Amino acid sequence: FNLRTRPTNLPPSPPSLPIIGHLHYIKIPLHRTLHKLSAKYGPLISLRFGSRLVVVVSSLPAVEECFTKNDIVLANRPRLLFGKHIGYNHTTMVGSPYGDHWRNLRRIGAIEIFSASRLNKFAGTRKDEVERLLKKLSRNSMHGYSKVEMQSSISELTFNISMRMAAGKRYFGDEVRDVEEARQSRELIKQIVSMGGVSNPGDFIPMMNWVPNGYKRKVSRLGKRMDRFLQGLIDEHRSNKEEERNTMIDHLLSLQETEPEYYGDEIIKGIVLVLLLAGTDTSAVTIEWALAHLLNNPEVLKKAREELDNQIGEKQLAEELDVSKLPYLQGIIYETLRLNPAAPMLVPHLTSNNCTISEYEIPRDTIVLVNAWAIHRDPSQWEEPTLFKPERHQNLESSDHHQIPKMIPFGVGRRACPGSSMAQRVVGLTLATLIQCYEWERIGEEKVDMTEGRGVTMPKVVPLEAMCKARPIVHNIFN
Ligand code: HEM
Repeated sequence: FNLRTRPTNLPPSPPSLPIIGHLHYIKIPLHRTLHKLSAKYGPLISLRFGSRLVVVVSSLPAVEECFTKNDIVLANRPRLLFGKHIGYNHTTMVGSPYGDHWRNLRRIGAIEIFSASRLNKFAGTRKDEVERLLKKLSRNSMHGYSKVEMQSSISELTFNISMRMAAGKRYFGDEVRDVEEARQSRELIKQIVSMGGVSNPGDFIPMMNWVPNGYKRKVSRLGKRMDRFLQGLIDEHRSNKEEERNTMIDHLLSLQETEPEYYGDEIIKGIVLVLLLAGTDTSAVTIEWALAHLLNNPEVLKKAREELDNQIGEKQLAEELDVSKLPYLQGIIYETLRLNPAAPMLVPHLTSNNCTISEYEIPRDTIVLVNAWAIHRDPSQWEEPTLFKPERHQNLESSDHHQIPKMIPFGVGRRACPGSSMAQRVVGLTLATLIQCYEWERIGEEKVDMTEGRGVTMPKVVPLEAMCKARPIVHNIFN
């Protein structure tokens, strides 16, 4: 970090140590640690993670400046070792630098993956997976309350949905075609997810990458294994054309035949990778947190159930598109994303040029972290910010910051999440049917523990357990 080129007007900064800079402040969960620092030093702070300059943004007006006038400058991503080894040398949609390649991926994504018509093609798959979960819950709860562990059931649901959309395979539950393949792939992806985030000191202190270290070896080995797994899926589909299948891999392979320059194997592998890594845990933790809030707020659960009974009735299951008729349920989802955003610090951005934010000078190549978690709990924006109140989204007044919404769980600007509508379909359908089909209660008198654990998607530290009892609709539909 060259002091001579350091701008004089950087955002305020806490005292730092030689070489490591502010890395010693970094404790898990990161969003809470950085929130504490921002409370002391201001809504824009500058830190040094080893040799890297990092700016943390923790107020809505500053976020507005970032993603309106500075949106292009901030549309880059830092090159972390994870993206090199797992993310095909920074060429996937999440990790790619801003430029033609990224624009091309977003274009492909908007048309071929995330458009309403492509998502509709898989509505049956998502419905089938949700119904399997509902049936599984009914095993012991048809005639009385039984205890269920929801964390693993929900993450299996979202993983099966992504795998079936991508490759037509289930890796959890019944009808797993190759049990050993499923076991190995689940284990591989679990290990990869645990390596994400800003957990590698070598990303910030380059000399740590010069010596052999555990992270580098592990991430490189996992990257190779993941590539073999993804290539295996593609080859299987390529050699099995006659089998009638409607999966993303088949669709992308058919586009490869007509436009091979855009749809190389590596692009297809990158798309499947992103679907599995960015699209499963995020939705799963959102559903789990939402259910936890409902258990702690039975009056909210009651209102949601009344809304479902009035709008959908007790004879048919809610469908994905019904969620638009359920404003209170939508309020529950927004409120969960406000208090427990699955990407609490968004995804790190990188400045590709010098810029100014709140009159501070931000040099080129600065990593910018946005603390969405802190912004969603800012008392100047939200009344009683820590309370779970879905009503607040019913007549949400427009914020003073007209160019961006008051809540940013999916980010804003060019790099905002392209999978938000898929996420909203999965989360909406799952929650609607869980509420429609079951009575839910806490295991005991004590409130559900809402502490956050380790991991980039802000999981619950204690896996959610609950008591559930089938409502009459379950007898009508599944008997
Ligand atoms: C509740 C669920 C989800 C949440 C809260 C969420 C949140 C986010 C956030 C905050 C970002 C970064 C925005 C930024 O850089 O400022 C992001 C990026 C991204 N998300 Fe999501 N996401 C969710 C679900 C999904 C799903 C289901 C998919 C795909 C199937 C997906 C795919 C992506 C991709 C590809 C990017 C990178 C975009 C880019 O860099 O251009 N996400 N998401």
